[in-house]
Amino acid sequence: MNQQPDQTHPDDVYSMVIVSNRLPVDYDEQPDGTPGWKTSPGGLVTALEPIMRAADGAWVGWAGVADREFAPFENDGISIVPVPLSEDEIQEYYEGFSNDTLWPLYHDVIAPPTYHREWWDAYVRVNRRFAEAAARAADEGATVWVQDYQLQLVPKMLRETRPDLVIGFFNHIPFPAYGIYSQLPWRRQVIEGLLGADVIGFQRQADAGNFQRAVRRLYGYTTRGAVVEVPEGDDVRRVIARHFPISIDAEGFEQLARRPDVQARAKEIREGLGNPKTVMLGVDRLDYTKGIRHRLKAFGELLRDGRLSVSDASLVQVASPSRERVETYRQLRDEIELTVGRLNGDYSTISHQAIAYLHHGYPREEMAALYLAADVMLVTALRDGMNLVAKEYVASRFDEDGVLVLSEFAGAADELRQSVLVNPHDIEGLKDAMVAAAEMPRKERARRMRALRRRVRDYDVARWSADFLETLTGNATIRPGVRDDLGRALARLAATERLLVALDFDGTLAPHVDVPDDARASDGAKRSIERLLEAKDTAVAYVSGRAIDSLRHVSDPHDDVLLAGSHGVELQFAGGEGALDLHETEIADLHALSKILDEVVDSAPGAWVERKPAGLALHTRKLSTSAGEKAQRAARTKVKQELPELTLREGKNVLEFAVRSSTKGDAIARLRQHTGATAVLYVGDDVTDEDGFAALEPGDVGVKVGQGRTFARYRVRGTDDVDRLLEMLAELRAAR
Ligand SMILES: O=P(O)(O)OC[C@H]1O[C@H](O[C@H]2O[C@H](CO)[C@@H](O)[C@H](O)[C@H]2O)[C@H](O)[C@@H](O)[C@@H]1O
Ligand SMILES: O=c1ccn([C@@H]2O[C@H](COP(=O)(O)OP(=O)(O)O)[C@@H](O)[C@H]2O)c(=O)[nH]1
Repeated sequence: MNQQPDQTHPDDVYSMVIVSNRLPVDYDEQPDGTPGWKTSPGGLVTALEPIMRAADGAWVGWAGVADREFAPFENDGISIVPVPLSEDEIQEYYEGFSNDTLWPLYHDVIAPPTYHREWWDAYVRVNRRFAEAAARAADEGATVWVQDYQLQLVPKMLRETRPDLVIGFFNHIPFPAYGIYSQLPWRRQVIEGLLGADVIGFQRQADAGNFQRAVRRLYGYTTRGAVVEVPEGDDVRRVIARHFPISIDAEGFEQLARRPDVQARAKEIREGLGNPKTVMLGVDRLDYTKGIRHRLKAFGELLRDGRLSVSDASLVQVASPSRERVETYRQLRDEIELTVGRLNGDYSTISHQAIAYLHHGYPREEMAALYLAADVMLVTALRDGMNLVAKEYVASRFDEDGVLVLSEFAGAADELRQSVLVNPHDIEGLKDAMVAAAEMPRKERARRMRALRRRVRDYDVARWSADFLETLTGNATIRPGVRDDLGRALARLAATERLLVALDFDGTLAPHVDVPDDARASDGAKRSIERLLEAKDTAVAYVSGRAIDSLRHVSDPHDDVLLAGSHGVELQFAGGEGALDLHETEIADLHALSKILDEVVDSAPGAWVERKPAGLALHTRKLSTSAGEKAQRAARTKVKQELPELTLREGKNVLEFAVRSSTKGDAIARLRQHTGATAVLYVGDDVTDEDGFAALEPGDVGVKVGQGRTFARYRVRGTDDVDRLLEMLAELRAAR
């Protein structure tokens, strides 16, 4: 406990601000009135703490007590900016709307949500206070990362007052299917609040899908892959909504578990339990989403049926106190404590207790010791955003022992596939899984644990935040070369049955040049592409915004390369010319468009028009920023007035109007279908390549070349690195 926090200046501003309902520390006054701070409960704080300690940012949040104002201060290397809440606000915004309306609703109505208009009013009011506090703490152009369901309105509020900010949002709990979400009387306002962010992160792919469906149903906005197109005046703002599964400081947990004192404590715990053959463990906040009742029921029946006996098996259940003034939580506590009392009364002996029930919150050291002491970890949540306990158990087991029984309804189940997966509603299935886990042979335990540990180590919390923030800001420094994680992704791709390698041309295979006709791919890249084409079941495609003739001219493609020009309007699959028959109305529109753009170019020296089979592109690369913007504005307005049906696409210093529309995403879909690819690599550098990344599916790999916002999973710095990447893939594919 930190007793005397160092004060910081209230006017300090930061380039990175985290906003969450809870601060990493709660105010904790001693009975004698001594002020102090203690670690806050829950996985959100566990995950964000190591990131904030490494970053020079501020953490804006509530200090966990009513009616107290605290000046900003420094705690354990983190700048803390407390936001006050009154007693009424805690009841209406936190216990009410957050934890008695949104929490049950978003967890698939396991408990009935309560809807009160006064709670909603308090939610709006408190969200505004958080938004104001974040705006005060944020420097010009800063990144503000808003956390969780308690603060869904903050992104929009921030965008309205501080359009200079880059705004991210991460939802730590599930996002429900529309049939459930639509119950919420304020369903439109919440979606609108979230869409104020640039990137909205979810735990699971299914959560992001549910959110996108809600956006389409309630607002009718277009979504392409991970991108939601939000209309703003004449423009469209692209919001990325995608999954970023949260994780833990895996290395830190392993180090903790390796400490001799922690191992000694683990031994002591087992001894204290009478050294049973099998120690089973559950660690949860006392919450109805965690499936504690189902776990106790299964354990009790196993004892009743004699499939387990108290001398052989003990269950340790940590149920840390949570939201104790909310009625559903009070009832749950009563029920659980009644059940534990009954089971212990029925089955415990003088020397062996059936269930060791602990209604406390423990520090990390004790958690690690408990994990080491447990042969079987029981995570039986009925719904859970992620469940970090499951990942912590795996990270602690450096001895490659222990079995994780994991509910398929916890977010962690998407990643931890080698656990024993269970449906906790199926009590018979759960009982069988618990017995199988207790009896699993050592070899099988080690095999599963090794695979689980690889996943948790590879995708730790640093990687989670880096992925999110790189997507959000695109500012992360990109190291030259091909990073290890991308190397591993290429190895996975190379092992697929039918591979499609789809590549953008300008800025990806060929460096950008002033004269478009001069763009050329390097000899190295061409050699790798030839090697790829020689490999069995491997197709290569160039996917470009250029007209297909121009693409053919600059890329001088091998006969077997598939071509997609004009963003996929023109396709050439089997050698020869790509043909495109325009309808009469399309030809007429093209003439009218040509007239408008020629006029714009006449009054903007340095601009030029590129002619494409189904459209025209206005290039302004050689103009100053303001002259370029002016020319683009003029073109946009005139075309909108006279040819409102045309599609518009924006690239770097280029505005492209088309009479027939296609995106690089459509091109990828056609190419995938044509080649029957079982996995796709797509590499691109421009904003139009985002449509290509959006069309990727699980198992595919997207690589963004250079800086800029993206929802490609990987990045490389420039075309040299693309050459290296292709060389590696060609080698791997040939060796297959
Ligand atoms: O702040 P409380 O009301 O005391 O609740 C504690 C936290 O519980 C929730 O945690 C979630 O975040 C975890 C990390 O992403 C995730 O693993 C878990 O599945 C979620 O339930 C809640 O979302 C947080 O806001 C709370 O602080
Ligand atoms: O006595 C306890 C119980 C839990 N935890 C921590 O609380 C977090 C729980 O996160 P999880 O994602 O599993 O669930 P949440 O409580 O956030 O819903 C984990 O980091 C646990 O190690 C803890 O430190 N002490």
